[in-house]
Amino acid sequence: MSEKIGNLTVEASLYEFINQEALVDSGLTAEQFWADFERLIRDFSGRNKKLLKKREEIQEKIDQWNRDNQDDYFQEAYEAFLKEIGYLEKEVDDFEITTENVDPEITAQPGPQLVVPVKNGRYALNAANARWGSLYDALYGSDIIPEKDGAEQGTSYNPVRGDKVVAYAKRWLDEAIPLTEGSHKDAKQYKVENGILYVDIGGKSVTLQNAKQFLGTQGEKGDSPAAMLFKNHGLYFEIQIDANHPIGKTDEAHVKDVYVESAITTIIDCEDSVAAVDAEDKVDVYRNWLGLMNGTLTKTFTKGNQTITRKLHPDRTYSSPFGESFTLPGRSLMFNRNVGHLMTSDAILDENGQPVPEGILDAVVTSLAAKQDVLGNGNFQNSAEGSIYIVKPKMHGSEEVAFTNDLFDRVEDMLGLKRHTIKVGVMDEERRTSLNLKNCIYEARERIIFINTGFLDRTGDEIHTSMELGPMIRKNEMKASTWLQAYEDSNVNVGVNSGFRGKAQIGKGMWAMPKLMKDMMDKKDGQLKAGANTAWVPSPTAATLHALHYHDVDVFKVQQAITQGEYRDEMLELPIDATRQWSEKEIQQELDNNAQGILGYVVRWIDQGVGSSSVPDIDNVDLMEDRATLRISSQHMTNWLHHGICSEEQVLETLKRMAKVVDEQNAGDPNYTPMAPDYDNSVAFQAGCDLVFKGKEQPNGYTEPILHRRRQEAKAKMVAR
Ligand SMILES: CC(=O)SCCNC(=O)CCNC(=O)[C@H](O)C(C)(C)COP(=O)(O)OP(=O)(O)OC[C@H]1O[C@@H](n2cnc3c(N)ncnc32)[C@H](O)[C@@H]1OP(=O)(O)O
Ligand SMILES: O=CC(=O)O
Ligand SMILES: [Mg+2]
Repeated sequence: MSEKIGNLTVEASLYEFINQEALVDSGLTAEQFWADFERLIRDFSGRNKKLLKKREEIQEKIDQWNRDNQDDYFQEAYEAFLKEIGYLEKEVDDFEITTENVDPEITAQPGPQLVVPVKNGRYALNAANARWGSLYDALYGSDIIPEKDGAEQGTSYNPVRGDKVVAYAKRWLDEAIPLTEGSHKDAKQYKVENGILYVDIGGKSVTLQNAKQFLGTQGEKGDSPAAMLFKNHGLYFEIQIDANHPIGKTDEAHVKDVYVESAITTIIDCEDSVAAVDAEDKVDVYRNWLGLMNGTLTKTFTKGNQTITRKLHPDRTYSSPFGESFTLPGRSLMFNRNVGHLMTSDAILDENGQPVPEGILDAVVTSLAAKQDVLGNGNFQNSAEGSIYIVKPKMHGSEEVAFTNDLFDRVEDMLGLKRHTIKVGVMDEERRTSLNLKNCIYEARERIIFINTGFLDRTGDEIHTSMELGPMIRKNEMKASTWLQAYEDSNVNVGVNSGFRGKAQIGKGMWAMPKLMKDMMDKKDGQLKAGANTAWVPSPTAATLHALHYHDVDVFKVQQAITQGEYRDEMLELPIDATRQWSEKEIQQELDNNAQGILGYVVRWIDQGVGSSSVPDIDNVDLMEDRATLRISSQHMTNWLHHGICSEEQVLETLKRMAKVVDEQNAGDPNYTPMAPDYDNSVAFQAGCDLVFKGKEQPNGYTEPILHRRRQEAKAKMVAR
């Protein structure tokens, strides 16, 4: 059902949502809103289309040049060609960003950035509340404490494991808030006298080496505060005391937990972790986002034998050492990741009956919802600075960033928002953006609040861009390749030299192995040592653990030491190995791994509308899969097929065999429909095949067009049944 509004045709569900929910108390009338929206669509759709056409033309030229130069490739000639076709832009003069009204979570608090699919309201609420997390729980429930020697997790509380958790946390306290003498592990009592924190370590009363790190308490003062608040490297944490708590009871100082600021910012994702293919889905997405912005979102669910109603946490209240009351945010600062410029949505048809660019729809509706926060209409405040944070993914080059900037200007005018209320986070995840990053930042210099190396999409684009030139190295070798390291370094370098330090985030990519937390603790601090002041994590537990890295590394100091660098030549080194002879076994392993990842992800996307999944790889390691990882796996298979490393029959046989493996992995899911043996009738299996066999034709190797088409087909089939 749709409504004719002016010259637009709007799906009724979206029309009703906007009029009856999003516009309420927004200061805008429905009449004006729809009339302005129609004009905006008219003014911006054509430019959006032209930018997509330019992507296509550029890729065609690169494909042709690569075919012509396959046997005689020289980087100098390649670079000259890229300049000639405008792929490499003429660099702008030095400048610094001037973004204003940015919250301290971005400017002053280096810390983890959590990402969550907006369509999953239960997870989204959890993410917003993941500003604070229990260190004891995160350690107990992860693989950081090895499950051996009696320290297994088991089904009920294991005190052997518990002791190891407590020991770990207290070692950490010794690093973050060292005592003048002794260790937190020897603490018998924490007490506050005359505004000073004293720790009794067994007959001796000691204090903090840096007394200023102690900021206040919760509960009663004196000998029995319920919590003590500390700060290190801009991040807060509490030592919580409770003599009646099962853990506190067993601790000499009655410490029940160490509660740490964790997900400082969170990306509420409308893009790659979400399956939203029609008006119904888009309304689900927008309704959850509105509920986060006005504070009304709640979700009730059963977990174990408990019924839980989840809602947003309030702020946290403390008394300073001198008795003044103050609060700290209880929720993560939320950004919204809109979709990119590629797709269209038939939730609205324009005056010519054409679906409108989905990125334009997202920009308008997510900003309208966030205006509730700007107006202070909600139960809580997201941005204390009155800003709206939108992350824009998958832009190619500075012209596309300029388009986003102009679009946001126009959305501000339409919604009655002050200029540059809408901030932008630019995903540096397409090759044309990485290579022209300085120009991209320049185009958004008055509203930019982050650049982030989305290395997963970036890897997919690397493969697709050079598809014609030769066979790519194996997927797992990509991370060590020259281009990738240069891209990561260049991103930090350009960010620092454009004045990001203390003003905006230089972010790094996702830890995509949600169960391997020990490994994350060993490695993910590398992103901070390389100059990032935030980096992505897939879950609240990962946020709490990764937060410890920021206590360890003084990121602003690292950024201060960064000078000018030149990375273009290395970034242009291609991950192709035309001379490499992979063994039959290696080839099959690579295909198996990619096919398993593709089908394991796609089957839930197509059949159940789940946009982000944990899927085991062939070594049985759970991997976070989303559309970006799908882009890599499918483009890699396409590339090897295209260069004859494997045959079509081998790929099909692999996909069929892996479909059975994925079916078995999902055997416990009552909502699951197996792909085997009726492969022809499985829309999900056909989608997997399309992604590989039609991978060369997909715009920039994106998976969205096939996923959307096939999901719509699967939905129609379900309705027909
Ligand atoms: C390339 C890119 O664009 S990366 C960015 C896009 N990717 C993402 O956003 C991935 C985000 N992460 C996720 O979606 C999930 O963590 C997955 C799919 C990887 C794993 O999900 P699951 O298998 O359901 O996780 P698991 O069973 O271990 O844990 C579920 C619990 O953790 C919570 N959880 C897991 N991930 C998140 C998250 N990102 N945010 C908030 N809570 C989360 C759930 O709320 C749930 O707790 P609850 O029962 O109290 O509600
Ligand atoms: O969006 C993130 C990525 O890695 O791609
Ligand atoms: Mg991405």
